[in-house]
Amino acid sequence: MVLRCVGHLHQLLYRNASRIPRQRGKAVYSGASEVWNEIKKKLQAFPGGSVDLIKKESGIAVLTINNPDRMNAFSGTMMLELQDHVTQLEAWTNGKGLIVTGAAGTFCSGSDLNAVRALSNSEDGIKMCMFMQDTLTRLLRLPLISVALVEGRALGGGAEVTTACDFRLMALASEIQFVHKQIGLVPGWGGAARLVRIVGSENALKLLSSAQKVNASYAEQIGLSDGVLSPLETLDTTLAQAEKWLSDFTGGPSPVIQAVKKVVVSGRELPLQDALRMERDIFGSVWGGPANLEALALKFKHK
Ligand SMILES: CC[C@@H](C(=O)O)C(=O)SCCNC(=O)CCNC(=O)[C@H](O)C(C)(C)COP(=O)(O)OP(=O)(O)OC[C@H]1O[C@@H](n2cnc3c(N)ncnc32)[C@H](O)[C@@H]1OP(=O)(O)O
Repeated sequence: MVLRCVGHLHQLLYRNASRIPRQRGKAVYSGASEVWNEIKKKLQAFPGGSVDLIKKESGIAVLTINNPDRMNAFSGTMMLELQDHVTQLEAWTNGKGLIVTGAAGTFCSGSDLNAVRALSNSEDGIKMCMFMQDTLTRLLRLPLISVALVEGRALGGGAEVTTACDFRLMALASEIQFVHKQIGLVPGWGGAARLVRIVGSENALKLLSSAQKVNASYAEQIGLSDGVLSPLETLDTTLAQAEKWLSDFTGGPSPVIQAVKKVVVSGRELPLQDALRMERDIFGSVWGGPANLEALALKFKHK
């Protein structure tokens, strides 16, 4: 029964789905809008917390998962806010980078368990799962170089959110933990598929089957984390350190940085011929552009 339900719902939601991300990195899931509206109505019934977005002149945005009374667990309305912010960021032409963080010194403890208990029938659970899977897929495909700034704990769906960023930076005492098995679940927000691509299937299997706490040094060892932040070493806050780390990759005009991310997304997600075609199209969007012509005029030397 459940599998038939999943299949039917999946078919409904994605029947015309184009697997090829559009240039703006947005999954094209046409059709089934009435199903999406139904899911949104259900999530609306679970209020609490917020997801806050600040877009800076520098082209760096900061997205904060903000529900500290619940260890930044995602309420239903927070899931809706996350999707709205992702839609906004897909259209941010001046954007270059994104930092995803949690409020009050911790990252996120997954779904709000009060909502989980209320959505415990299979169809509602699948609908919430598909909503977050689609939102996090679009988050990872944003034409922005993204980094999850992990402080405190990132558990369950919170651990899955970290995998929906290009990179992860972890504070010294922070932990990422895929706790799903301990509550009789597996990842449902796309975290397993992305984890395999980040750390390989063997390490992914170990993390999911053991539900072990992954500290900053082990995460760096297996490639889950790209650096450890310690505010003790500098006067900078962890956010300032993350912005400084990200600045190594976001120097230059936003159209060029966005093109860089798009060609990598295509290379990662598309079959070779489609990726080559997409790369050609993206190359064409920057060839002869202001940044290209200016560099040629300056006779730029790569010292
Ligand atoms: C696809 C995955 C997705 C899903 O299936 O929908 C999920 O993510 S399922 C949820 C997975 N997450 C968890 O199971 C985490 C549960 N929480 C904990 O293990 C602990 O709270 C903690 C995160 C390890 C922190 O422990 P501690 O430091 O001891 O603090 P408290 O436990 O007292 O938490 C403070 C406060 O926050 C509430 N809280 C914490 N996590 C959640 C949550 N996920 N949903 C709802 N509420 C949460 C906790 O109940 C406390 O509130 P009060 O009880 O009112 O004091």
